[in-house]
Amino acid sequence: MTKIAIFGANGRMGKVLCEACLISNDSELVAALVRQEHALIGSEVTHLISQGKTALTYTGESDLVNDVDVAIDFTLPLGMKKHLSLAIERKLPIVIGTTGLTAQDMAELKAAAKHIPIVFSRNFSVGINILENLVKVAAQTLNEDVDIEVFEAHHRHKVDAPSGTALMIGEAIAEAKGWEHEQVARYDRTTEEQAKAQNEIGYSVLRAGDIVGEHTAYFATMGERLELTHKATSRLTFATGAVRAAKWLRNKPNGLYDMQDVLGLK
Ligand SMILES: NC(=O)C1=CN([C@@H]2O[C@H](COP(=O)(O)OP(=O)(O)OC[C@H]3O[C@@H](n4cnc5c(N)ncnc54)[C@H](OP(=O)(O)O)[C@@H]3O)[C@@H](O)[C@H]2O)C=CC1
Ligand SMILES: O=C(O)C1=N[C@H](C(=O)O)C[C@H](O)C1
Repeated sequence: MTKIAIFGANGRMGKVLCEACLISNDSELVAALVRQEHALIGSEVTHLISQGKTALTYTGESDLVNDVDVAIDFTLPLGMKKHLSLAIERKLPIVIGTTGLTAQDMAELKAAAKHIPIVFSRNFSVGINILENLVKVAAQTLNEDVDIEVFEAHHRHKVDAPSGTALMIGEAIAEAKGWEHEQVARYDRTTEEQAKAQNEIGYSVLRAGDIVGEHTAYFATMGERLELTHKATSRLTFATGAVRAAKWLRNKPNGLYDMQDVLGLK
């Protein structure tokens, strides 16, 4: 039985993560953590989630109980950094799904992994992790003159763009091509009048309604076009993946792992 604490338990993903812990047979939700002084502290977790039975109440994040095996964080970069420090203080393995991290945040994550085991992934669905490998094959196999673009669509509340997953896909393509991602990434076509360059990965973003998460990598050349698409239709897909990662991470040595390690896809 893996005892799990969820940071940001009142968020869109936080609620579904609590649900995923309750549904899973061999995990136990032992702490649903919210910001210190949050109005929800003391109220029952079942107020916010649709499945599972628990007598658990929300607690402040600094009151993290000792009897926890793994923590999970899907919050925002500032919250993630605070939660990472708490995890280091308590020598607690942590699964992180927060996106919108800067290069500096990533460097801090790598440094933290010297002290505790961490799984970080910008997408915990199995499908996207398979797609990450498929785009590498496409990038290596298609003709040199192929045009590459990444499109993503998400719900109206999402704050970071392009999504972490879109960047993960673009970075995988760049790696397969032997390109430096930041030199070939094109985020905005409105500021310069310029045709598409050969060594370029263009990103486009849509924000609308309740779209859970859709990603397409386009590989287009003269006479053919390959489109590799993934559509998530439920947040439970990500949450189930994160709980799977938490169970896998328990008792692992310190280090920075990703969902490809968890799934044995490397
Ligand atoms: N890797 C993956 O597979 C996936 C990653 N994500 C990522 O997860 C993250 C959360 O998404 P979502 O649930 O939709 O977002 P929400 O806005 O619904 O939830 C954010 C949560 O983070 C908490 N939070 C924000 N800032 C802080 C802080 N400084 N200290 C403590 N808590 C904080 C919020 O608490 P409060 O309400 O008090 O502000 C809230 O509980 C995003 O980065 C998203 O991209 C989402 C889906 C899948
Ligand atoms: O914010 C979201 O909702 C999602 N965020 C992740 C991302 O930025 O890629 C993963 C997923 O697509 C949903």
